[in-house]
Amino acid sequence: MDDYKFLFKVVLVGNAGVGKTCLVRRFTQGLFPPGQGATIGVDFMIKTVDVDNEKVKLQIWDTAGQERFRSITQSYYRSAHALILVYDISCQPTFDCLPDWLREIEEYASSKVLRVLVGNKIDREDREIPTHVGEEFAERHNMYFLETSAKEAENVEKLFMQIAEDLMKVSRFLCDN
Ligand SMILES: Nc1nc2c(ncn2[C@@H]2O[C@H](COP(=O)(O)OP(=O)(O)OP(=O)(O)O)[C@@H](O)[C@H]2O)c(=O)[nH]1
Repeated sequence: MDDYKFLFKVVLVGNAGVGKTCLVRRFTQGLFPPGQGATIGVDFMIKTVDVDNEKVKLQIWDTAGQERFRSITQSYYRSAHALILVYDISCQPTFDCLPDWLREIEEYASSKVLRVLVGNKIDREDREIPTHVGEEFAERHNMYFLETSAKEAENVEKLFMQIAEDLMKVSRFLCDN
């Protein structure tokens, strides 16, 4: 029997190559896959975590960043409880596309969705987007912000656990009111 108290759907979006699949695999399998290929359409993984002694099941949907899959990936936004919008801190174009991603989110996702901005690949030395620039963008758009490295496992656990905790708080609030 599936033993969990809460089930939340978390969807990752963002340009191709920013590290969405690597973030998911780091969190769900504890590894950094060598030679990770591009995602085709949508992939999904599950991990159950403990928050305040309750089991929270996270259904994590990893979408393809490539433009040609956009119509498939959009259909996954609607049921998301949380959306993680990822860019690569060493690749300016992935940051410049964020407004386009936000427009998609506004069009296809629920207005209540928890939105998180993630700057990935902080292990790289060729950073192009300073932390404060990411932070300011997130603040302006009412999003949580975190910088991560899927490669070095930095802030990856924290990212998903924070989401699980926040979604649980919101559901408890809705149940109690
Ligand atoms: N240095 C570094 N490289 C990373 C990190 N995360 C991912 N990569 C590399 O970035 C490339 C793309 O990673 P993916 O996880 O496939 O990216 P994606 O966003 O899922 O790409 P699509 O599936 O095409 O949308 C791979 O070569 C990874 O090894 C990281 O934290 N640090």
